Parts: sequence; C-alpha cells; structure tokens
Amino acid sequence: MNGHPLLEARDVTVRFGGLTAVNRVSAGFGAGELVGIIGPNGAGKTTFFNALSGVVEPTAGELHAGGVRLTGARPHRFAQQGIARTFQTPRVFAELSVAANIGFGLQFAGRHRAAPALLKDEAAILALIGLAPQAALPAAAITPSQQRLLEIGMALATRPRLLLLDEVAAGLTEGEVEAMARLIRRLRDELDLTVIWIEHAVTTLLRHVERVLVLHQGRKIADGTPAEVVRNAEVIEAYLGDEMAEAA
Ligand SMILES: Nc1ncnc2c1ncn2[C@@H]1O[C@H](COP(=O)(O)OP(=O)(O)OP(=O)(O)O)[C@@H](O)[C@H]1O
Repeated sequence: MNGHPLLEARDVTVRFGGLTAVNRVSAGFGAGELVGIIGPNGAGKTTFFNALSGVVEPTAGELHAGGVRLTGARPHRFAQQGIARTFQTPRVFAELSVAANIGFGLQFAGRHRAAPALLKDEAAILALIGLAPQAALPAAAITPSQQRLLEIGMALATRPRLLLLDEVAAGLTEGEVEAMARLIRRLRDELDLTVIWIEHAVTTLLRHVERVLVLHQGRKIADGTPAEVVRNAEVIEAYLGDEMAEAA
C-alpha cells in the first residue's frame, strides 16, 4: 500500500444537459472495505458507478486510483488499475458457454496480474461462484440469477482489487440473496477485495455492509456505519423513514 485509497472521488459532478445526476460527491475507498450505496430511484447511484469505472466522464471533479489520476480516462484504464464492475442488466455472451465467458474475462485483463488460488483459472472461478455444474451450458440457458453470478465471475477473472456491484441481488429469492451476500463477504475476506455494492433493497444491504453511502438527488447526504446512517436525521427526513426504522 502506498497510503492512497484504492479509489477516490473528489467533488465528482456528472451533468446530463440541465440535469445534475451526481453533485460534488467525494468518497475514498480503502483496501478490503465492504461499502454499500443506497438512495431512491434517480438518486445518481448508477451514474456515480459509471464515473467510478470510466463509463461516463465527470463534468467536474477528480478520480484517482492508488494515487494515479484517472479523470477522463477510458474504462480499460480503470480496469488496468484493478477496478471491475457488473451492470444492472448482466452483460454476458449469451451464445458462449459459461466457462468461455469466464475465459474471456481472463484473457481481457487478468493474465498479467498475479492470481490468487481462488481465481487461478476457469475451474477455480466457476467453483468460487458456484457455477461449475453449468460450465458447459450456453450463458443464455442459465437462470437470470446465475447470469448475475456469471457476470461477477467475469469481473473476478480480471483479477481486480476493487469490485463495483450494481444491484446484483435484484430479483433474487431470499435464499439466493443470502447466498449472494455470503459470496460477496468471501470475496472481501479471502481475496481482500474492496467491494462497493449498490442495492435497492435497503434492509438487505444494511445487514451485510460495514459502511454505507447515501445519495439523494445526486448529493451524498450520509457516509457511515449502517447504525449511524439509520439514525441520521437527514436520511430519515429525505426519504427512507419507515424502511430505515425497520432496518434498525
Ligand atoms: N445517459 C443519461 N442521459 C440523461 N440522463 C441520465 C442518463 N443516465 C442517468 N440519467 C438521469 O440521471 C439521474 C440519476 O440516474 P441514475 O440511474 O444514476 O440513478 P440511480 O440512483 O441509479 O437510480 P435507480 O435506482 O433507478 O437505478 C436520473 O434522473 C436519470 O434519469
């Protein structure tokens, strides 16, 4: 470690025409942190993720990864710095086999990075995400929840240091959500990955993360432990009231 956060946003603003989707958000993410991002529809969560992964360029502000300035850089430069992500709608190659999808991730960025045993090859990654029995099936033939796992596997195949997960628990059954949360915890505990996880289901997220950022109308209105955030007057006032009280 060189003392810099793995990824840092400084006063990041993203505007689309007259709409400010992300408004001067600053946050740093250190090694091994498991952080949630919550906020109502349109709060700017996905746009913030898009900025953190180079998919959109901030209108203003700065992005740094491990001390390297990435403001305005293309997504592959973010990947080179060890930043990987999933999308709200999984982006897998439908006609390729599950194993070949992982193979694509390995070819894309992973090869020149040292591989921990859990990510050493296709078989190891398939075992980690629980898709070994589906290895030979086309990605189109597995369930939507398995496709989410596959997309996480593809991101892991790039051997990242930081993983951005966008609503990976959406549409899953309660049992599948718990399994997903266990997997995410394992990635952090055993691979020392930094994980930033957006989820609509606030109660689920608050149970599993150690730190949570709350976005509201593009602004960061809270950043603390789940216990702190659920007691934050602005958060309760802004939109979450009942749901947060329930989570507490
Ligand atoms: N490419 C774009 N062009 C124009 N407006 C956009 C674009 N992407 C997002 N927005 C707008 O920016 C705002 C923030 O959207 P964003 O998707 O980041 O919110 P979100 O918190 O992720 O919401 P959700 O929970 O619904 O996914 C919304 O008003 C949205 O309509």
